[in-house]
Amino acid sequence: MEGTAGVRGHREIDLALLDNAEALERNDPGGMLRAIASAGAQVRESAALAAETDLSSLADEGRPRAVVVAGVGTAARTGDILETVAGPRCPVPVLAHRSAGIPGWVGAADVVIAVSASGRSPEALAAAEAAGRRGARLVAIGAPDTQLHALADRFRAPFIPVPRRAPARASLWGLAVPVLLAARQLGLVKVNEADLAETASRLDADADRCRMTLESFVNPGKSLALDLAHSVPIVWGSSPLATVAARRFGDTLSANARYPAVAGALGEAGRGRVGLLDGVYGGLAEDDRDIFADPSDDESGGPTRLRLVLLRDGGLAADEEELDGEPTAVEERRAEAVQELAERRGVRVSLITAEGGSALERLASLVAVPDFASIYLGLAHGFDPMAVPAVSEMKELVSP
Ligand SMILES: O=P(O)(O)OC[C@H]1O[C@](O)(CO)[C@@H](O)[C@@H]1O
Repeated sequence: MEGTAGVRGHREIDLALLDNAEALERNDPGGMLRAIASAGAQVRESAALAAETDLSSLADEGRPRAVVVAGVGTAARTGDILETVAGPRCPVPVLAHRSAGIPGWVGAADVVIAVSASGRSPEALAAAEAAGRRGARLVAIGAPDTQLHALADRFRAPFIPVPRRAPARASLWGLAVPVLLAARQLGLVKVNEADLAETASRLDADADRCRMTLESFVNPGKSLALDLAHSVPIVWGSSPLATVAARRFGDTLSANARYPAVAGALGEAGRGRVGLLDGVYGGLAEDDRDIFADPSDDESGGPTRLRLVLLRDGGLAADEEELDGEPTAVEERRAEAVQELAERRGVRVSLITAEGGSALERLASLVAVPDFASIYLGLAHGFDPMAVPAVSEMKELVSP
């Protein structure tokens, strides 16, 4: 289809395309696959750039009353990452603020981290401006030599540069690491150099497993894309950390693959949204499924069905000592229960289990493969994963 609005793509997925590296490359002129494969390098580069930035002023006045991470889209996701990596023992509230400016209660006792990959989102700029005016401690993170950079300079606030080589959603790690390191300076997170190095290595290893030259049956990114073809994905995370990864997958499924997705916390879903499994796209759609049919037949037809993507995070032994959060055993029981419910109704499940020795590495292990899957799914439908016409049109329509 080529619509009047410049929308290109096809409803049926092109299975052959996924195993044709040249065609993949041709269909990805902006290099989204390469950009997402740089996640490990982003961690290393941003850690180095943050280390070169003088953040001492942040800690000068001691522990803040609250930390607000201000931005929109991927930039705001970094606030969710900070909140979950800081964990339930974090001594101060961490808030991801997704609209222009900052909440009315923010003042001199607080820290504002303004994040924008482009360095020019009105949301982050308004937040930096308001933080500076109200005397809050400010740190800004984003592309150098931009309006955000200038605002940080104006308020004599530290600015951590993140070179802009790709759209924000392909720069998650480059943006998240400086946020975490700013919070470390405030004594709010324990991320150390080994955690960063191991996270970067895991992202590299996952990028290698998902590389475009590797065929679908041995490529977890491509196989997850195939699992999701023509489905309505339901992405639930078993723990707070896995929920951040689930929401991130919701973001990339929308932007890269243009698939609608329901994404969130399994704990909350279990009290409401889990009812979707009984509905027209859930159990009812599966009633007439021939279990002996070739699964590849599904890729071109049949009713639209749910696909449950369950992100499971068994937690670390150290987390068990934390009495404040929900015990991992409860989260795990819930994850097993939802798999059982799906199985009883014939709803298919894709499972990803967190690995790694730190919260950050575990998060990376839940984000990397879904990131690739969202791009492969978009490519298989003939979309350029980099260019999202609706987002550009929206910007044009709202600009004064
Ligand atoms: O990080 P930035 O450049 O402020 O952009 C914020 C958001 O706006 C978008 O660019 C869409 O306009 C998203 O892709 C992005 O997450």
